[in-house]
Amino acid sequence: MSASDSALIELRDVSFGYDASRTILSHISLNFPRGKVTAILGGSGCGKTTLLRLIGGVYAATGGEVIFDGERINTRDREQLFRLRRRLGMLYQFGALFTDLSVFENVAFPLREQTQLPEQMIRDIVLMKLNAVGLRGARDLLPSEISGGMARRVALARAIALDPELVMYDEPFAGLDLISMGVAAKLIRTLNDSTGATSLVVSHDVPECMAISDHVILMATGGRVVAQGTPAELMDSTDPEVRQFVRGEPDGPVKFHYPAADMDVDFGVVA
Ligand SMILES: Nc1ncnc2c1ncn2[C@@H]1O[C@H](COP(=O)(O)OP(=O)(O)OP(=O)(O)O)[C@@H](O)[C@H]1O
Repeated sequence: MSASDSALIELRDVSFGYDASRTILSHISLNFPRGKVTAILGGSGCGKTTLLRLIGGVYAATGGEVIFDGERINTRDREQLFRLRRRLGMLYQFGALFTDLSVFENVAFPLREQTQLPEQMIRDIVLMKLNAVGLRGARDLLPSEISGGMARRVALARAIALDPELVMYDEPFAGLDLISMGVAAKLIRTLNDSTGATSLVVSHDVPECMAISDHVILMATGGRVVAQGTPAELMDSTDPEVRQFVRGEPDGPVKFHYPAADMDVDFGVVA
């Protein structure tokens, strides 16, 4: 297998807990293919963001290995972390722009922080990235002067400012209206294809992820991988847990009712 066919990120039997009393991820093995868009879907709290943190080297796996382009991530190796993070772009939940910096300066920020490029080149790169997200004309506005959907696109331009090989998106559609959601989704796909980057999208928005992903991983509470495959494979799955999630059915293996005493006990109905 050539390097270009192999996975950019590999998780080998990874387990993790923020403290010893509770396991968040349990023996997960996954591959994230190079140059593809992979969506990690799953309900709130199942450990999706945690997974991104392990890949970014923010936390160390308590068991197993996280491999980035053939290199095992060692969170104690600061030189390695610095080097790997240069190859990684991150779009955080809700974008998180610097409110006192213009759109232009927000995108320029990583370039100023992490490179020694001359001002003219920074300007060209920023305008190119803003153009890619359709906001070259909004360069002088402040975050308070643009819509939520536009802010998300600025954050996207910032995430790709350094031409990362891996872009991780944490809930890129949260809080957006349907049109902005569609725009953001299409942009993730277009940017992935035009830059040749590998993209990981963490979300619970099923239709958007199905529309733009090559590969979908479905996680459940307890950090378990329920299923993975192409969007079509997951949509056609007959597994009740997968069906419930991808079709948004209110009841199924994941119960609507929290476990409770029988109705007649609580309501005092005597047979
Ligand atoms: N820094 C932390 N310290 C301790 N526990 C944490 C920390 N971050 C997250 N958790 C817990 O870990 C579990 C998984 O959280 P995580 O944010 O990874 O889930 P998620 O699937 O991304 O959820 P959401 O979709 O709601 O963002 C949750 O129970 C959460 O409370």
